[in-house]
Amino acid sequence: MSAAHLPPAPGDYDTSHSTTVRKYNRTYGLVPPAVESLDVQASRCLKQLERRPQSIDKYLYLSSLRSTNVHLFYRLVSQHIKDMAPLIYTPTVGDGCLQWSHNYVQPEGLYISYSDRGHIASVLHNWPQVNVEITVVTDGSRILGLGDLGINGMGIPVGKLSLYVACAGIRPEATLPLMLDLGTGNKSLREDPLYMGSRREKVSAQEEKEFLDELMVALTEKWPGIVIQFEDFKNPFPALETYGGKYTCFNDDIQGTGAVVLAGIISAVKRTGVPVKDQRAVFFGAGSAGVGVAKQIVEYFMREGLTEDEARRCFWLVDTKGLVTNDRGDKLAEHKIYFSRDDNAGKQYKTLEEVVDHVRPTILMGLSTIGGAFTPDMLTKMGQWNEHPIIFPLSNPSANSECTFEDALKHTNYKALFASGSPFASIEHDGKLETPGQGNNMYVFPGIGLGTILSKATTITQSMIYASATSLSTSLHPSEVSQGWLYPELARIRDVSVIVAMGVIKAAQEAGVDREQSIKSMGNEELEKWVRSKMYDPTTETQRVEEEVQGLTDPSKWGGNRGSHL
Ligand SMILES: NC(=O)C1=CN([C@@H]2O[C@H](COP(=O)(O)OP(=O)(O)OC[C@H]3O[C@@H](n4cnc5c(N)ncnc54)[C@H](OP(=O)(O)O)[C@@H]3O)[C@@H](O)[C@H]2O)C=CC1
Ligand SMILES: CC(=O)C(=O)O
Ligand SMILES: [Mg+2]
Repeated sequence: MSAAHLPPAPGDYDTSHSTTVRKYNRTYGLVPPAVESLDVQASRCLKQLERRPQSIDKYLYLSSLRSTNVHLFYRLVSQHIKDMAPLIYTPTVGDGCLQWSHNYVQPEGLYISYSDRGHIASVLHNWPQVNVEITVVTDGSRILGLGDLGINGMGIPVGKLSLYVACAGIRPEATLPLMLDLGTGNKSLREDPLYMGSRREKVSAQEEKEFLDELMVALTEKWPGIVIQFEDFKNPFPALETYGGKYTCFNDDIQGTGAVVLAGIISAVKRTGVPVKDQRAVFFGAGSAGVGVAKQIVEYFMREGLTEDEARRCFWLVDTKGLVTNDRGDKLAEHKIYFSRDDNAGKQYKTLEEVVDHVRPTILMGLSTIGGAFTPDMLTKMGQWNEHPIIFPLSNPSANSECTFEDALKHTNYKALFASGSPFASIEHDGKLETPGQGNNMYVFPGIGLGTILSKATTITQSMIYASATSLSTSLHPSEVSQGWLYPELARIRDVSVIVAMGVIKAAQEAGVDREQSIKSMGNEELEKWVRSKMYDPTTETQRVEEEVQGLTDPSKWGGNRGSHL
């Protein structure tokens, strides 16, 4: 709701507002006269979506709705999250990014270019919102499994923050989608006349580091306590190392993905009945997500009784050169060294197929960006070797998934415990509906952000990330567990985010990084009520604004008729 002296804000054009509110907001006459129920508004939006057969057109319609009628957008998304998430997030956001500069209509976030260095603070001052609590920042250099998309990657911060609002009740105006325009290694983009970023080669790692140093200071000076989520950087390890213990920040691809996959693995490992010491995990992909996930699972295996060395040795990581080994002959990137094998007796395994045959894994994890990499032959063997093979093709968007749900089931005789990064449809088999899990960090990052904001944590500790995973793994209803699900029903995501946020808050308190004194002594029930009371709820927003305006326009409360403009 805008103050009386300000021009109307996007939320003010909501047709659910009463005449009184419209007059107060000065939108009276600017929107059609009918005062509409939330259901009528939603049914119009659903009809508009139905009329658009292509997902990308639905994505564009929803983007424009978010810009012009923000609360209606979030009502629609929250109430239909299962249908809307694939449109505003993966897989459709992948096309949204690929076509970003071609489809551009309206500003949806903040762009800061390399040429702005030295003046980053003044660019931040142009952001129209005063109280920003969270930002998702990317340089666009590894967008999903689609490679370097430069500033076209803006769809990712926009999409992730939309999920923060819809799934965890962060207020829309407290979110900042942030794109760092640091050049792109993508030549075809640089040559595209419609590309809207700087047409320069990507800056060097050192130049990017200096830029990020300035950005981190500027962000926290302008919005003290802001939560900073790093997303889809090609090599995000140095930034996490540098800023992790110093700022309230985390890396979603390393830590958020690690947590969400750990939650699924905890449930899956229990289902297999195979003790953790006998688990053998082949990871296709040894990048930020691969290594991040493997490290989280190492911590779980250690909590289950293995030594660190025993836990580490349960993992075989595969990259473009094959199995990561000490004697492969290339200089290993720093982040791969921890998992590098020394038990290969001088033999190098060049392909995933060779590694799978060599290891005979219980777990096959895909974080490689390579669609279809889990071949029918590999899946068949996984089914032969294991009573319940764990198969997680996690690369996004859908076309980059290492296998489909149908293939994983079909080739393992319907025994696979499955989760993918992007959604797949359920499949009917033998009169039973088989439902795939979605191992996507969207199940944890909203709760990590909410818990961090509410506890006013100064940093995001490893224990907070781990707590997000264990909280998620305990959030399944008994009916979901009995159906063999690894993740809870997406429609319950707001409740799940509350559970995750509470776990994060308690871990922050245990680590002593929290600053919110008023909740320190709260028990579970009281804390849950408090967390819920802090969440933005688009379905009660109309009523909240109504009451606020009533309060402002009621002369007995205010002492004047300031709200009436007619
Ligand atoms: N489900 C989820 O929630 C998430 C999914 N992801 C997905 O995971 C994927 C990877 O992300 P991320 O780890 O950040 O990306 P990175 O670029 O950091 O890592 C990709 C890894 O895959 C390897 N790789 C790429 N191509 C091949 C190939 N042809 N053969 C063998 N290995 C290959 C790379 O090898 P090399 O090191 O030699 O270059 C690298 O180790 C993306 O598709 C992303 O969408 C990411 C985060 C969350
Ligand atoms: C989901 C996500 O963060 C990714 O694919 O990069
Ligand atoms: Mg990501």
